[in-house]
Amino acid sequence: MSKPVVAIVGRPNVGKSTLFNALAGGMISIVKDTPGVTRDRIYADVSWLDREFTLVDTGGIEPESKDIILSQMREQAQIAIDTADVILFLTDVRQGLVDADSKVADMLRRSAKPVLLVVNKVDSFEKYMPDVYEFYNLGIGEPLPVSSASRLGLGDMLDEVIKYFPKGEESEEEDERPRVAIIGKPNVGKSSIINKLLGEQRVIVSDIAGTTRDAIDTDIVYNGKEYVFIDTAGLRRKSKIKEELERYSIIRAVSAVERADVVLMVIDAVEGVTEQDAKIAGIAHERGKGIIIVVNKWDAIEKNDKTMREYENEVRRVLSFMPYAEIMYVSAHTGQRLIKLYDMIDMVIANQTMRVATGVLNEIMTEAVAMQQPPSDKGKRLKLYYITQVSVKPPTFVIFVNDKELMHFSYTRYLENKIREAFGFCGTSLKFFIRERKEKGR
Ligand SMILES: Nc1nc2c(ncn2[C@@H]2O[C@H](COP(=O)(O)OP(=O)(O)OP(=O)(O)O)[C@@H](O)[C@H]2O)c(=O)[nH]1
Ligand SMILES: Nc1nc2c(ncn2[C@@H]2O[C@H](COP(=O)(O)OP(=O)(O)OP(=O)(O)O)[C@@H](O)[C@H]2O)c(=O)[nH]1
Repeated sequence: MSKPVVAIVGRPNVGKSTLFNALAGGMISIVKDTPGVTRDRIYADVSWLDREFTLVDTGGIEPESKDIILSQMREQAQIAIDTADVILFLTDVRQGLVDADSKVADMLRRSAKPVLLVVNKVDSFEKYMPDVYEFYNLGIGEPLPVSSASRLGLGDMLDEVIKYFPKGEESEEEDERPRVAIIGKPNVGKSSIINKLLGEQRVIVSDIAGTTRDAIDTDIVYNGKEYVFIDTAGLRRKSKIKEELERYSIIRAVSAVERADVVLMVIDAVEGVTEQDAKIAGIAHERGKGIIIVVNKWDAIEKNDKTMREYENEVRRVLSFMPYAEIMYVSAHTGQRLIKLYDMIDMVIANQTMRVATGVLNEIMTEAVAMQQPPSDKGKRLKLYYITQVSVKPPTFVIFVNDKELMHFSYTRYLENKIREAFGFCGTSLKFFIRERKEKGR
């Protein structure tokens, strides 16, 4: 099920990072083999009561002048409007209301998105509440007082946030159409791919990075089957600041990935694969989505008989955390191999939702254990009792063992490889949970 996205918008220094950290706290998922993704804290998984959501911080750059602050806030707000399900508009009771707050509030009010007005740095309700009432003037509803630094009022705020989430049953679950997100750095050809698939120029394409407009979903029928493409190309802004553009492209990707079943991770063949590609791909990997690596602009590079192999090696090296993903070499310009994407998408979705019978899994495990002895420590050897698949999207397995501590990452990886040898599961990550059980499992 897709997770709602909650975005924090606010002027510099109102406490966005502090709020972000307070909410994300220990919940930030740390996936050690995914580079960069969790380091720069642009987004994090948060859960409150029984609801989970993805929190994004749209801000981060220190602007020099007032004009820049306002224009930058507008950009942030626009990003939030485009990508988030709920927007937290953060203000600062110590600084009080400023002009930029009102302008941004107007903009948020005109959007159809739910906005919560959060007033930060209310470290003492008694002392600051009178000042909080001033924020009613923004005309975007009741101000919610919080202190991010001392974690006051956050629970009440979160209660309000989750009220706006779709109820479990109302979500997109019933929509059977495959949802495909096209993600990647600016200018790699995301819109061009959609356009070519669509067979007509409906999205504006340009040579300048970040020129396509809002994210739009495009329905495409192929072979009598309907696919929904989630286009993340649209950075409205033409930012000159590289870091900012990268931040926004990551926020875009997060929001698109949440809504997708399968992700096309587009890489520019001319530029080659970079660390920024790894960061973006990591988002899809972390979230357990189906993934296809699409090397685009294949028409534009000079090739000999070794080129594809060299590319493959380089992609595998930089994206080493997702060896399960297939690589496709395409051209949005000539249309080369684009049609094959559909079969690949179908296959990846099938793999994401594949269930393996418990009996078969246990046969594989027994055989694997016989071939390679499980690790031991201080005279105690790991025993594996039982394995079963508990869910799909991504396929998730639980392994019951005598002692969790003995289950090395490398042994789990070994079992994963055995399962993949038997069933492929191409295009999807697999998740494993290790549980302890007292002797005599089966
Ligand atoms: N008293 C008080 N100070 C706070 C609170 N939350 C944040 N601050 C302080 O406000 C300052 C700015 O906090 P940040 O979280 O860096 O603000 P930001 O909005 O992320 O700032 P930018 O990165 O510039 O956009 C820091 O000195 C924080 O310690 C709070 O609840 N109470
Ligand atoms: N040679 C070649 N150029 C391509 C191909 N696909 C896209 N381009 C060019 O690459 C540039 C960027 O293409 P877009 O489709 O706008 O890229 P995007 O990823 O949507 O870009 P943003 O909107 O900035 O995120 C344009 O100049 C395209 O003409 C391709 O297959 N081959």
